[in-house]
Amino acid sequence: MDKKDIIAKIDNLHIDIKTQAGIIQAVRGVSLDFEAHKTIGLIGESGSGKSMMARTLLGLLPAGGAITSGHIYYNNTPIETYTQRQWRNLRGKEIAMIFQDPMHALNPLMTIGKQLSEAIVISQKVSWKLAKIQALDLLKKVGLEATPERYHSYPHQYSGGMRQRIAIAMALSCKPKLLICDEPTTALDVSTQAQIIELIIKLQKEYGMAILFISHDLSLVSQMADEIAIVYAGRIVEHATTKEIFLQPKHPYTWALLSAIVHFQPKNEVLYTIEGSPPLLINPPKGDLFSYRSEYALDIDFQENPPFFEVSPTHRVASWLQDPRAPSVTMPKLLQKQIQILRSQQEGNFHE
Ligand SMILES: Nc1ncnc2c1ncn2[C@@H]1O[C@H](COP(=O)(O)OP(=O)(O)OP(=O)(O)O)[C@@H](O)[C@H]1O
Repeated sequence: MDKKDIIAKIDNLHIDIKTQAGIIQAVRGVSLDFEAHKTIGLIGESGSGKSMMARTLLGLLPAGGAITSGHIYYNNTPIETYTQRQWRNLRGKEIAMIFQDPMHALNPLMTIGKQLSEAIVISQKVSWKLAKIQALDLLKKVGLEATPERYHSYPHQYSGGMRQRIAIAMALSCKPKLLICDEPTTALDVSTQAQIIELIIKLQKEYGMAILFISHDLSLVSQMADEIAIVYAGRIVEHATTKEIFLQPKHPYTWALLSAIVHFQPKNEVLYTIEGSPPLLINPPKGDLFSYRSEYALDIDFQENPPFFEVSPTHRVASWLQDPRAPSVTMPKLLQKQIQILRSQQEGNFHE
């Protein structure tokens, strides 16, 4: 892919978590580049390792969790070469995260103005007076009134959507180069969800940060991601532009995820759901782990990990179906039909 301003990079990252039940191989060889002004949507079922990938970018692995191989780079420098102080500085100034629950980032006992100003004083080393002006400006930027009442109110005085706006303002207070969004709209109703997505798109235009947007909702992510990485059992199985994922999906797991999108399904039919559940990642077997749930599995899928096949310069897929020796297999008929419709309606309309 033709990348320009790379803010951060994950290279062949493996994360293990030691638990009483055994070692969970939560992330198993993931590589991603985060570029200024670009959004990567990270999609996968619960337990697929999305949060671990996000948290490790901030050095927030849970107890027992560790990077066992691979690297994370910021500004072309691997994090293991940063001193404690440099790493702290980087985390405080260049990377920010918003969570599903905005209270994660907010102090319930402090007024929102004070906590915003405090975050600005700490990250930018400016006076309180200047920080207050910037805090009011940030409130305006996230769509809240910049009034003394707002400034002096507490988080509990706001609705969930408003609190998420405040959490976004907190995240932006350090002017991050990389913003990690871990399902920030999952707890919100559909129209508030749409407003928050619009806000994030607007702020990215202004601030130019790279965004990693985690979700299990492919449809939602397509509204704002330039690229989508589909994760299954700790691995990326397909990674492409949003348009390629929707119009030329190649991995059977991507087919299943697309088939499960509600508005892709014909009316009056039983909604498609993916049968079975993801595997336990303690001593996982070799191969393409989605094969155990896939009607498209080949024998080799149970024996060997598929390598990445390059479908286009911006599209890679880890599936033996792409091997020249593989039998010709096509996606489900219903999905083909849906994609045809999408093509006629949407061609050129994807966020790119
Ligand atoms: N604190 C923890 N201790 C032990 N294992 C954990 C911990 N957090 C997550 N795991 C395990 O790590 C693996 C990856 O979990 P992770 O939370 O990254 O998945 P996820 O894709 O973000 O799921 P979700 O969508 O539910 O947030 C799972 O097998 C999970 O059980």
